[in-house]
Amino acid sequence: MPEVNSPSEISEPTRLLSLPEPLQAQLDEGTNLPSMPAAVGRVLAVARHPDAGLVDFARAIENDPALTLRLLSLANSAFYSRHQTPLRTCHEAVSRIGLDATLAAVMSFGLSRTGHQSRHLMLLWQRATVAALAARYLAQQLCPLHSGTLFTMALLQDIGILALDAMAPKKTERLYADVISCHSTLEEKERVSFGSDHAAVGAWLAQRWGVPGHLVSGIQQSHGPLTSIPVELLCLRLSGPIADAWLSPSPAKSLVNLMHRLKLIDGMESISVNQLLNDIHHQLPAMASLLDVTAPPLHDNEAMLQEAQQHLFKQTLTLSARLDKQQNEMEALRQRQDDLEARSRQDVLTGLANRQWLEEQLQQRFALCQIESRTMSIVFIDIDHFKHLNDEYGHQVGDKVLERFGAVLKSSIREGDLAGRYGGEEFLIILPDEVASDALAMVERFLQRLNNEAVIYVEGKPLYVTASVGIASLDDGQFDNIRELIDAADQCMYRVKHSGRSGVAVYGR
Ligand SMILES: Nc1nc2c(ncn2[C@@H]2O[C@H](COP(=O)(O)OP(=O)(O)OP(=O)(O)O)[C@@H](O)[C@H]2O)c(=O)[nH]1
Repeated sequence: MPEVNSPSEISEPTRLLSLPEPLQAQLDEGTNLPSMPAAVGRVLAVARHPDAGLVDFARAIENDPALTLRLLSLANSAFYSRHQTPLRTCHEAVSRIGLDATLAAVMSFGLSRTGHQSRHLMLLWQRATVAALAARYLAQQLCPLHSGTLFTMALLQDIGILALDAMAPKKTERLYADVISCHSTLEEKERVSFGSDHAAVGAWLAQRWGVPGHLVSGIQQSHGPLTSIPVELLCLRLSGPIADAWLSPSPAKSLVNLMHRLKLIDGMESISVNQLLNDIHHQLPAMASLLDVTAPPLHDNEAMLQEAQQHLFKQTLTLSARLDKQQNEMEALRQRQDDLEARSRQDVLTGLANRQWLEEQLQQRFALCQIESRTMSIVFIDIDHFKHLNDEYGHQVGDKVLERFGAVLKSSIREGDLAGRYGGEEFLIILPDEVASDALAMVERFLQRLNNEAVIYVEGKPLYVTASVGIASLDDGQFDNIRELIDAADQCMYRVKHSGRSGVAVYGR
């Protein structure tokens, strides 16, 4: 015997549902609320009974000949009958359809009699019909035991709109003007307008009608996020957006969005959109006619899917072009950032390290030497008689001399050493892991070059400069910080200045 399958994940509400005041009061007062015909009420009463069986259902339906006829039509429709022989009795019809789907059919017969006066109510019923078929298809693939229940839940998911519409027709006219394309934002608008949304109102209404608890709960949870939820709820929550895509004015485009969404959902990989659409396509006319719903449009699924694939392809192309552009922009930005950083470390005139960077690097090196018991030397260089040079040739020539001096200095050090301009005509070199004698050798080579090479030519005449140099090495003294080390090298440099310039002195010697 078919059973009313209640997915355990969609648990029943344990208490009587209530809505925020004054919405609750308004709905309580409302005489226009959609109601169920007496025969449907009787069927619901049977459904509420835990031991209700096929015979009880059939008996309740048989009391209403119109209901019986429609149920028989449904049971004999292509949707249910396939190749089976035509049925004649209500009992047989209930048996074929299953208790849950019988309940759905009976309720929707009752509800659809409340009329399709407005366009949005007609759209609403079309949405419900497509959604019910979609939920049933998804459930058949993913959780077949619950396909009947999910069909019913999907069919009834928007009944709250009927109640809100009946309660405040003027207010809802604009709100529900396009119930299909704006469905995802509908709840927020409803909460602003009524203090609650149609899922909550629908569950409240269903409970008032005496609809079985698991269906009430399904209506209550029918709208919401699609991730990290049980598969039964996923089938239900996906059914609405699928119906929206089907009924949208540009179904192919909406389908692309849907395909994107499906791809992101765990468990949906096995669902063929093509087969889903075909299933809806085949069942829709009969189901719409049985539920007394204005037939929703049918689509050429193949063409629609092809168009959707083209949209998808175009979107992917645009997306990857946008991504390329973004990557190029990021690269340019990174390059600019690197340039800016490098520039912030550089002396503008010579391109060597500036004083701040020199001191930062010296500090780091000094700390490393302390931790790892390593050594280093620094070299302090001051160009001789630079004021005189400036006075004789002018500042521009002075600048040119500084620039060229820096270039000669840079080409005189090893990789790993760091040369910088410490101030005016003063330069400093950091020589990691080198003792004073290594530094001395380097300085002597450098001073030799200054002796041999003109630093610049002024009006064709070579201009030579000399420099006074001081060297300090960590090995040669007790230095507590870099200041003391620099001062030591500076003092040596001054010793040279005082003893006639153009030469080098080493700290501690
Ligand atoms: N052209 C130019 N001159 C600079 C720059 N920075 C500092 N100076 C000049 O360098 C000169 C340094 O003069 P002093 O400190 O007296 O030293 P000096 O003339 O080299 O004499 P000694 O160091 O004793 O050999 C000053 O005249 C500064 O104006 C610069 O960026 N460009």
